[in-house]
Amino acid sequence: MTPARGELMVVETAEAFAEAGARLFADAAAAAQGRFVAGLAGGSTPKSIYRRLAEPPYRTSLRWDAMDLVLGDERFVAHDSPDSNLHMIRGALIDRLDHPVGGLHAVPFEGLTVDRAAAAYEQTLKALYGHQTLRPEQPFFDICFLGMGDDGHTASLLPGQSDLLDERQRWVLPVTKGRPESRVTLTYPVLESSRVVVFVVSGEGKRAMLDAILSGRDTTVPAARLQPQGRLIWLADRAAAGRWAS
Ligand SMILES: O=C(O)[C@H](O)[C@@H](O)[C@H](O)[C@H](O)COP(=O)(O)O
Repeated sequence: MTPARGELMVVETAEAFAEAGARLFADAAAAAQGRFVAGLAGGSTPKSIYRRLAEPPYRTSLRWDAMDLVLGDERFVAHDSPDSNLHMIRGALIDRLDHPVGGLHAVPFEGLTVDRAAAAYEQTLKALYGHQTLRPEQPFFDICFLGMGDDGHTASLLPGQSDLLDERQRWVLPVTKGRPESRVTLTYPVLESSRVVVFVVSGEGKRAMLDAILSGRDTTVPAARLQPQGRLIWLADRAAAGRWAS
C-alpha cells in the first residue's frame, strides 16, 4: 500500500527504529552544504534516535561542531526541568558527545512571559537563517524530526487551535491552552521549510491515527496538514504501522 502522502519506513525492532532515524540524520548532514540545521522533536519517541547518534559511528563521523540544533517545540519550563524537551535532548544526545555542537538553540525561559519567549525564539531562528522571510531556495531545515500524538498533534500544533494552525507569518508562537503547561511551538511555515521532514511514530497507541493519515481519510489533524517543501518520511515501528507494515 502506498501512503496518501510521503514515504513510509516501517522497522521491526526498537534498535532498527533508532538506527533508521540516526541514518536519516546522518544522510541529511552529509548532503548539507556548509552548516547543517536540524529540527529536533520533543516527547519520548525520538529519544532512542538521539541516543543512537551519540554512539559510534555517528559520534565521531558527524561534524557536530558545524551543526545547529533547533527545537520544534518546547514546554515553557526551566531548562533543567524533567518536562523540558531541551533537558531530554541534552540527556539523550548533547551530554554524551565529546565535543559541543555548533549551536544548540534553546527556547529562552528565565524572566520571560511565554509570549516574549516565543518572540525571542523567532528572532533567534531569523538570525540563524539570515533573512526575515523564508525563501523556497533556502529551506530552513536540512532535516526536521517531528513526533505525533495519538490525536494527530505535532510539535505543539494542537487540533482545533486554528490560531496556531492557520498562522502563515509568524515562525514561532506561544501556546497557552490545551496543555497543562504553556508551550512554545514552531509554526507550519518554518517546519515546512525543510529538505526532509521525518515523523517518528511508535507504539500501538498511534496506529489508528497513523492509519487515518496514511490512508488519506484524515487530512485535517495537524500532522496531516504539514506540507514540507522536501521529502516527507513516516518512520514507524510495526506496532504503529499496523496494516501498513505488510
Ligand atoms: O513536546 C512534546 O511533547 C512534543 O513536541 C510532542 O509533539 C510530541 O512529539 C508528541 O506528543 C509525541 O510524543 P511521544 O513521542 O512522547 O509519544
